Amino acid sequence: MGTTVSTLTPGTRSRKAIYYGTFIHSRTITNLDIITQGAIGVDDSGKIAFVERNVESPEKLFLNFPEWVGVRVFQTPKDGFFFPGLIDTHIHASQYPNAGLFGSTTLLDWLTTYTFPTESSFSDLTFAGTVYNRIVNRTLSHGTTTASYYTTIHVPATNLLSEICHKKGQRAFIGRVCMDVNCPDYYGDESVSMAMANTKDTIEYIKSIDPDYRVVSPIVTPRFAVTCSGDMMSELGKLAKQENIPIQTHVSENEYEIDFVNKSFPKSGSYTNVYDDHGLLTPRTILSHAVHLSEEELKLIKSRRTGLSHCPVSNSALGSGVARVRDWVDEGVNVGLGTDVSGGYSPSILEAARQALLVSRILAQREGVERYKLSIAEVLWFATRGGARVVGLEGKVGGFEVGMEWDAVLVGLGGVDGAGEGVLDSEGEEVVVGDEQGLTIGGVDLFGWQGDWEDRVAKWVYAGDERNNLGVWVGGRLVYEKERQGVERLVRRNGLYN
Ligand SMILES: Nc1nc2[nH]cnc2c(=O)[nH]1
Ligand SMILES: [Zn+2]
Repeated sequence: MGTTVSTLTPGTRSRKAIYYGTFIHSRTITNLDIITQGAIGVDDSGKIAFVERNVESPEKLFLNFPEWVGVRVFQTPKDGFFFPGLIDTHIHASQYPNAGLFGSTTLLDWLTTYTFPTESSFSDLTFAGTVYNRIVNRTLSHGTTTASYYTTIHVPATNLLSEICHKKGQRAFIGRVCMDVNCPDYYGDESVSMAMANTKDTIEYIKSIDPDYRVVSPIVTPRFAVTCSGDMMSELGKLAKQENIPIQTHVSENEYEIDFVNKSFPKSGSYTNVYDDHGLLTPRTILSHAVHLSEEELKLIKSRRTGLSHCPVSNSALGSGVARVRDWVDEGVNVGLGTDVSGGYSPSILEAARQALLVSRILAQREGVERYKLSIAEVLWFATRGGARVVGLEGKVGGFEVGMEWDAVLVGLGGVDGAGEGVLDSEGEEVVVGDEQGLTIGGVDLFGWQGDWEDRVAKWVYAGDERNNLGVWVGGRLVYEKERQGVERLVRRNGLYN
């Protein structure tokens, strides 16, 4: 194993660096903190050592931090900003080949038509290596610095994804999917004991490559109550407790699914109670979708301090419905965003944030309830700090504070491709429009027409994509660059401090 892992250019350099310029992150769920002329020092271990405001220039900073003289300085382009790395609280790495394929199906026939056949092909390790390398590269390019992945039932392929995330430096929770009843004959766990043994193998493998779970961690993954026996769910709950590791599963996504679960577990009384009855509803559990929760279920989730993963792209694509996220927030439940590839067609958390806004507006209109509308600040909170809470990394990632890891995206809001270029002057002659930073050639294009940062952030959320991402860091390690050496060029052009 290991031959299929391609390494990125960066990675081995010291993580110690100074980041200078504009920083935007969530201060509270309704408030973005916009720091212009900021400076953040990151130490050798990749953690934030200081956050300074109103720093006129890196030279001025060095007056107060003389021991940092000589450290590399990454400076934002004039229309760029650093944003905390995005957190995908729910994604099926194994479903990447199916992104965009759902036809007119809904959840249950989508699973049997598209999903189970694709997942079953991960018995082929070469195929698994190709898909898993691509999904990790792709999500990194979209700025996903932490992902909670579902794989398949296969141990070697699951271990390979762990290895790929570890080598490429993406923070990841890796869950071997457990499913032992109501499965197709060609794909599923043969017995509870096999499911447990195989799951334990993947946990041991992750321990062998990352004993402290610094980058990759196992996550116990009963697929959903439709394909899990009560015995298996109970055993998995015990295992999560014993190993002190998190749990992820799906809940209340689709009305037929809910009906099936209620008939299979009549004594539990609700879908959420099924998980509670089997020891799976914990503060370290991520429940995805939750589109049709009752008030009682929401209260139970709150009382167990379980997190919810909102997957609006998937919920629209599979026709599952519109989740009542405002009610979750008002109840005080932690909320993150999930792409749910390939129920969701896009591997981008920015797209999930955008669709969270849009479906909330549809819900508000449909129900005549203004407060259902989410704000840009709220969805960006879900994508960062909220997601961090849901995956159990609160205080470690999701914002820019001393002691937190430098997980960040450098977003550029210049022209992102050739489409904004080819500017003609009044005589019809082509003129060159570039900016002095060299990285965001093309001038204002979509993004620059309004002046303040609030407007620019709005434009980024509604019209941005991975082409805006110039560089991505995890724990101070550069894990993605838009152009090879592009970010290094940014250092040389601006920092005379190497
Ligand atoms: N969206 C989604 N829901 C599920 N419920 C059970 N399995 C799945 C899955 O793979 N995707
Ligand atoms: Zn899912």
